[in-house]
Amino acid sequence: MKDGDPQETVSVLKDGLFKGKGAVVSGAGTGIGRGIVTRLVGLGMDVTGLGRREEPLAETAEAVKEMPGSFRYQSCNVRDIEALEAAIEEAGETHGIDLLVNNAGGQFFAPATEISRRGWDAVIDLNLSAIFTATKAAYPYLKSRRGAVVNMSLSGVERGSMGLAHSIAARSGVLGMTRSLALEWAGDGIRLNCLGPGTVVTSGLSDEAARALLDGLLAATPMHCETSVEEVAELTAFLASPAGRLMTGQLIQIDGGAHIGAGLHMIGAA
Ligand SMILES: CCC/C=C/C(=O)SCCNC(=O)CCNC(=O)[C@H](O)C(C)(C)COP(=O)([O-])OP(=O)([O-])OC[C@H]1O[C@@H](n2cnc3c(N)ncnc32)[C@H](O)[C@@H]1OP(=O)([O-])[O-]
Ligand SMILES: NC(=O)C1=CN([C@@H]2O[C@H](COP(=O)(O)OP(=O)(O)OC[C@H]3O[C@@H](n4cnc5c(N)ncnc54)[C@H](OP(=O)(O)O)[C@@H]3O)[C@@H](O)[C@H]2O)C=CC1
Repeated sequence: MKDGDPQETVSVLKDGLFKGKGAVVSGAGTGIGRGIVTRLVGLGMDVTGLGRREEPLAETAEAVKEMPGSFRYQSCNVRDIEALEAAIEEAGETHGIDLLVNNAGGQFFAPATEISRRGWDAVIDLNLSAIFTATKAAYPYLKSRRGAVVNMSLSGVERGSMGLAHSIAARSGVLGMTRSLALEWAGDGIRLNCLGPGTVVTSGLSDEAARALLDGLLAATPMHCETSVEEVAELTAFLASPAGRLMTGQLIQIDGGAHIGAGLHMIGAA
């Protein structure tokens, strides 16, 4: 997004859409998570943000304080099962859960031969098991509101990506879980989808060392463009809106065609 207010440029949803609705967003202090919170609160939602560090969460709170909805936050390591369950329950009791966005995640880039079992377990825990815990804990609240779940995945998750064996395995697991729960909970009116952003230049991918990597990712993207935080946020909000009523069990890739291109790889072939 180069011109004007980036959110303004991609905003298609109507003001006040989520008045009286509630959401939980993990990884809410930075990058994509902060962008999602900003859009949801802008549309009138009451949102609880989770993340380990309080400072970025407080910055998100500052950024949205004049907006129509509300934002509260809680420091929570999503890999701590009891803390995560308690945080979801507190949010559910405070404002209800019409939308759960499992966005917290991350990994390191390494060839499989350099991933130790502990490294593998850490990435699976953060990017798969924590999502199961959050989603299961949110179930009663989602059920009472006929709510939606959006799980942040990666572009190309179905084709594989060199340097990301652990993360792709976790996110493929999330896709399988998403489709299974979409079946199990369809009768409750709960919808679950995965979003696969392409390259989003957030703090995780913005330093000098990441520049060469970024150039390679953009070259491998048929539309040769980054995905903006605002585009991911608008699509997330759409999936929670009445217009997304029949959308469930899907992986929606918002990536300038990256998933049909040469592949987004974080290391070269051996
Ligand atoms: C297309 C776009 C792609 C996506 C972009 C983004 O996601 S942007 C967002 C990007 N931002 C982020 O992703 C940031 C968030 N990422 C993280 O916090 C970590 O990567 C984490 C998920 C592993 C955290 O787990 P934790 O706190 O439990 O970590 P820990 O320190 O305790 O280590 C556990 C094990 O992992 C091992 N290990 C670690 N690094 C490497 C390495 N480079 N190489 C090999 N191994 C590595 C470490 O050695 C240890 O194993 P050991 O030696 O005991 O056998
Ligand atoms: N940027 C990109 O190009 C792409 C990103 N994604 C995915 O989108 C999601 C957001 O990424 P992005 O905004 O770019 O990256 P960031 O690194 O900015 O965001 C990750 C967020 O997750 C939080 N987080 C990480 N670990 C934990 C934990 N154990 N408990 C609670 N919160 C945690 C972090 O907060 P804190 O450290 O304070 O806990 C941070 O706010 C991730 O799942 C990422 O893999 C997908 C495709 C492309």
